[in-house]
Amino acid sequence: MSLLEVSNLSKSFSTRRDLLGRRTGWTHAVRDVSFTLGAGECLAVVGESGAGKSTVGRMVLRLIEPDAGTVTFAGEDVRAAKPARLRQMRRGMQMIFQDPHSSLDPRMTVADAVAEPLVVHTDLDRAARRRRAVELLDKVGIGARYLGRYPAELSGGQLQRVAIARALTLEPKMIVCDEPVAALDVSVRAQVLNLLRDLQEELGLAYLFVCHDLALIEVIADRVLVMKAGEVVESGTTSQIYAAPSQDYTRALLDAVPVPIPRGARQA
Ligand SMILES: Nc1ncnc2c1ncn2[C@@H]1O[C@H](COP(=O)(O)OP(=O)(O)OP(=O)(O)O)[C@@H](O)[C@H]1O
Repeated sequence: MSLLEVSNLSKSFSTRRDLLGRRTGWTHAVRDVSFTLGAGECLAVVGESGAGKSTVGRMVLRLIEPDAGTVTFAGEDVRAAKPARLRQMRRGMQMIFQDPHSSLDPRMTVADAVAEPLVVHTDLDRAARRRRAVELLDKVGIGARYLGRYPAELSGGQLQRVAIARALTLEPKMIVCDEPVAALDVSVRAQVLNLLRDLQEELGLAYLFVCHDLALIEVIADRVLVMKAGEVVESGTTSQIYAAPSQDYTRALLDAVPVPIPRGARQA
């Protein structure tokens, strides 16, 4: 049994309403998507903008309610879970969003943001919560001098590290990473990606890694799911997909990966 099993997941959004407010237009954002994710594994979900990648990631955690399909996490039916049980299950499955500026509360210090999940989910006292926050911030490379700072005082890369520390607070088995480096300066993307990879190895985390940039996938993903217009059009190991993509669509995505220009070479 895999850690995460997703079967025939579908979701439509209403896009238009008539003058009486009745829904008249629909987007099939996700159609019949199935996959598995093993413990400690990284599965990348790739595809062009609007392919349905983020909707899949959010449905796995039930941040968006699916219209149809099943999601099983650690053997338990996520869609059937009542609110209290779902909150408990979310200890094991966390999410990192694209923009850390909007995922962290601007009024909360870095230390409090990381410790907050412990307030909700454990009976640790304030001192123990603080110790855990310090330990986690150290793990993601944020030094003690940032503990009392507010999000507005940190760079995008530092903030994403804080968001990662917060996601780790409750010792999850899986993290849905939704374009975790896309909003960051190019110069810090590799550092944050390396951090995610190191944490994965050290903690045995599974990642569902939503990403539009195939250049990033090669360094972190074990397997790849290629989505187009809400459907899975191809899947395989990362090396298979890179070496011999079976779909023109995947080939086009790969062809769009920028090839680094060697230092000193002149651009045409
Ligand atoms: N809340 C919503 N209401 C209406 N339509 C939505 C909503 N969320 C997503 N969609 C639509 O569903 C489709 C899939 O969106 P989704 O964000 O999952 O794609 P994506 O592959 O993650 O793309 P991107 O990388 O641009 O975020 C798109 O057509 C999008 O416009």
